[in-house]
Amino acid sequence: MFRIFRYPPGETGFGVGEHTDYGLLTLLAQDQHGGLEIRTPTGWLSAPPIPGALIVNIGDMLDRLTGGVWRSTPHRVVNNSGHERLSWPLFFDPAFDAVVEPLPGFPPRKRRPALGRRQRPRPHRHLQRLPPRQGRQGLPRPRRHHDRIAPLISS
Ligand SMILES: O=C(O)CCC(=O)C(=O)O
Ligand SMILES: [Fe+2]
Repeated sequence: MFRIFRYPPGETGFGVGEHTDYGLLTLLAQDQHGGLEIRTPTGWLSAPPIPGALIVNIGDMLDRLTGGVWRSTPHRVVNNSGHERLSWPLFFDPAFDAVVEPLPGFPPRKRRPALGRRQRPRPHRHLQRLPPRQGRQGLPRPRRHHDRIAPLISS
């Protein structure tokens, strides 16, 4: 699945909150404004744009295929550049009904602890149902990862 994301300028907070990608691999191109951050065992690391380079994110399914030897990378985006930011992720995901088990030669179970501070599994945001425009009793709906960025195309 290929998507284009637009992060408006002047946003406070995270354009995309901390998450891991669901699939096998994500190839990510980002424009010159930066904002992508990667969680490492020693803290958040910024992944500034390098002209001509793509970011490769390991997703949860590759983590699982390798028994946790290759870890899915927690990451987030904060666009405090003052400019509109564009990014172009290409997600390589298995079919939703694919059975994904560790490959021969890899540990049968995922090793713990995880890099991130996820304590319980969450459905991937692409699989979560979109919330209603307005919350119950007219309360504003809670902010979600991709609320404030507009997918320009998605195929
Ligand atoms: O916009 C970005 O740089 C990253 C987006 C992202 O992490 C995602 O869509 O999974
Ligand atoms: Fe991501």
